[in-house]
Amino acid sequence: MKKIEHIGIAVKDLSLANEVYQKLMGYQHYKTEEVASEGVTTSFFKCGESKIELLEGTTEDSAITKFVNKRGEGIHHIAFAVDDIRAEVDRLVNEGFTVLNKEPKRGADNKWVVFLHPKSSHGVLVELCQDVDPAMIES
Ligand SMILES: CC[C@H](C(=O)O)C(=O)SCCNC(=O)CCNC(=O)[C@H](O)C(C)(C)COP(=O)(O)OP(=O)(O)OC[C@H]1O[C@@H](n2cnc3c(N)ncnc32)[C@H](O)[C@@H]1OP(=O)(O)O
Ligand SMILES: [Co+2]
Repeated sequence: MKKIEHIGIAVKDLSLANEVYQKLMGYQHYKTEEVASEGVTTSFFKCGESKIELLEGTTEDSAITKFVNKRGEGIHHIAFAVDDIRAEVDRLVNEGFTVLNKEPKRGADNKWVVFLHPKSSHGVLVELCQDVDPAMIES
């Protein structure tokens, strides 16, 4: 794992949370982005080499909506940056971790992402992120 790529925080109201986190961080988020496939809208604050990712669920069956309804707002996941997400998936499967999506899927902020089941990591939902090759990003 190269670094903590971001900490995901589930919130009920993204614009309200953006205002509070702007006060907390002392600067504005640098982007908001909807990830329809996940039923979320995200906003990102830089923090050193990592980020804070705020997430609001946009659909009833979104993982974020379910999380907030069941557990309230709060830290939702830890994302790690990796160089080779497929190699990491193979390594973690061999180590006995439960991978929720072996095929990387597109996440926010130009990433390929994979999630591990929280039961594999003592109750913490882990996300792996690999940068999408800039040449592959639609202009
Ligand atoms: C990809 C876009 C963006 C990005 O960074 O680019 C994102 O980060 S999107 C983030 C939202 N998407 C996901 O989280 C996808 C992966 N998550 C899932 O597949 C589910 O949320 C899953 C499988 C973790 C849980 O779903 P399930 O339907 O099983 O919900 P339950 O409430 O029944 O949970 C089962 C069990 O897991 C515990 N749980 C659930 N969520 C979390 C969590 N975030 N952290 C820790 N533990 C979690 C839950 O409490 C249940 O435990 P139990 O002991 O049985 O009560
Ligand atoms: Co995330």
